[in-house]
Amino acid sequence: MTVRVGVIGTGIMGADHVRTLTTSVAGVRVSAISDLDEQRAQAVAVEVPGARVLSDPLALVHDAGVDAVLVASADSTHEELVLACLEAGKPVLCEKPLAPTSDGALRIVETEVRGGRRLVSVGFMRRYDPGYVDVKAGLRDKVIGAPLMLHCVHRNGFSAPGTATSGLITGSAVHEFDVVRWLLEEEITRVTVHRPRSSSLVVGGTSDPLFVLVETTSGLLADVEVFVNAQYGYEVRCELVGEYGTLLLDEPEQVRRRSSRSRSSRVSLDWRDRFAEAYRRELQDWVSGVAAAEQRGASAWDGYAATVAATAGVAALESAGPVPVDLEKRPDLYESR
Ligand SMILES: NC(=O)c1ccc[n+]([C@@H]2O[C@H](COP(=O)([O-])OP(=O)(O)OC[C@H]3O[C@@H](n4cnc5c(N)ncnc54)[C@H](O)[C@@H]3O)[C@@H](O)[C@H]2O)c1
Ligand SMILES: O[C@H]1[C@H](O)[C@@H](O)[C@H](O)[C@@H](O)[C@H]1O
Repeated sequence: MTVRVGVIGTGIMGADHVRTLTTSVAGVRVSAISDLDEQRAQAVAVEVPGARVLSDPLALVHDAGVDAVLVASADSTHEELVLACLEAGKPVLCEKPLAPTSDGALRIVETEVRGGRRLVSVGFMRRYDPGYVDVKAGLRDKVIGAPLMLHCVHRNGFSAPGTATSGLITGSAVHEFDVVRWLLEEEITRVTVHRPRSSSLVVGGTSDPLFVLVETTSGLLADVEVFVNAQYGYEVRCELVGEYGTLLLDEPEQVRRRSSRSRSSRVSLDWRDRFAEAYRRELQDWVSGVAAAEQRGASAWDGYAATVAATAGVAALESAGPVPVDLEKRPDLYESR
């Protein structure tokens, strides 16, 4: 079966996903493309034989030539588009965040539960990154014994113009919230955010970097540095500390150059560069899951839980102490991870 995918949003991420789907994923065809900026949609569509451009994203969702939908439009559009996919009974892979607010994400969960079938996947691609997968395997194999602490580093070279301080939590730290839940298989209970001295290179009153402390059900602690104007490049790292040792995820292995009495290696430009293989595996698994009528990857519940943690993180920006993360009871539909 060839899955016919409709893509909504062909900005940086959507265009990258279209390229990956058409060049590196089996069993799929991009059949329709929609973007508010029609020229942008056209520019992407000309590279994809047979892809139609539809100006109305909701028409794309209901189009008979679309079996499944990939949502890569602005965060504020995710809830409406995912709900439309559920209404149409079509599988959807929605880029993170599932919705900008906890209430919006919960509405998606409740609608999916009413339908009785898991159709929603959320683009937390780190679950497919070979490095993160190795860390999880190491933890499962008990090579470091019981986990105690997780140290995370999340750096972008530059943030998009106008990024507010809350954007560091909702746009960037939200990946770390998902990693904590997925890796440790525990829920997040509290989030605290500290604002270290801000970089003088950051304009407009945004606090950057942030230092985020995450607590989980069993008392594990994760610290997360989020620094989205680190200048030198894009870097994501983590180290899981256990009773007998640690699992350190650094930049992927690459050639280390020695010349002129110095050693050097390349730093990623951005997430597309660092996580290219994770996106490819995520998209392949999603497409294979659609063909097998199975939901794969992060679920709507995972998207909801990460959004609730991010909402607590945003509240924690204004509070001196930790902010609790209160989740609704997990519906039976999401019992298997
Ligand atoms: N998983 C990841 O690592 C990752 C990385 C980057 C971005 N993202 C997420 O992907 C999404 C897109 O991010 P981006 O960096 O490509 O942004 P972008 O601004 O480059 O692109 C967004 C596109 O969506 C279009 N759009 C906005 N509203 C629309 C609507 N109602 N219907 C159709 N098109 C609409 C815009 O015209 C634009 O072309 C965001 O939700 C972002 O958080 C995820
Ligand atoms: O939107 C991007 C994207 O989600 C990346 O994966 C993340 O590392 C960046 O910090 C964020 O700005």
